[in-house]
Amino acid sequence: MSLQAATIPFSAHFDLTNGLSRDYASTRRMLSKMAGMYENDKAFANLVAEGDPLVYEFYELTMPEAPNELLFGTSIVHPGKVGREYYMTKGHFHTILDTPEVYYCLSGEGYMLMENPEGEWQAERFTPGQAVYVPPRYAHRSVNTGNESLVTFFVYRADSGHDYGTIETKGFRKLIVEEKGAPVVVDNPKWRDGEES
Ligand SMILES: O=P(O)(O)OC[C@H]1O[C@](O)(CO)[C@@H](O)[C@@H]1O
Ligand SMILES: [Fe+2]
Repeated sequence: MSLQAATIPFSAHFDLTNGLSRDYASTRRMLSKMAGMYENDKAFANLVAEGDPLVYEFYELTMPEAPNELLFGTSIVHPGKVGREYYMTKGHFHTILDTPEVYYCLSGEGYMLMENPEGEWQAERFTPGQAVYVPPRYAHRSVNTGNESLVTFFVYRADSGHDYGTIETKGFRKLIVEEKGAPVVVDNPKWRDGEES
């Protein structure tokens, strides 16, 4: 990709507690946009029928999708569960797989769940003040295990792109669910290797 003309300097506001910006409108993902991603399809269908809750929202700045630019913003995962599984983002690989991302937790608590195509995975804890590095090649999904919104600030190379298809087809290898009042990482019964049709 060729380099594009440089952007001009600018600044943007993001609230330290709720993550919202007075400068931009957020992109909102309702639960119905995550069909098949949660373990419990019945609990999912009931919640969608009862009002289709807002699960998460984030800011997508309009930047040149060029390797010499950075994209940044906040991601806000609201508190809640589908069955025993905590609210989470869809998660994605980057289209340019070899690109990393940094997240910094501003408020709330939860985990960044990560896995690479080789099958290595890791869940890193989010608490306010904690930064998480998502290495190149790792799909990443934010999971809110607390009672307040999980607010993170993220930065990644602007041409990285979002590959949602792989996660929509295969799922993540692991889930984070509540057991005896605490979050635990368990195998995802819906995960499939994707080799078969
Ligand atoms: O892309 P997902 O998995 O729906 O999650 C959205 C979050 O991921 C990002 O794409 C950053 O990786 C943000 O735009 C947003 O916070
Ligand atoms: Fe990303």
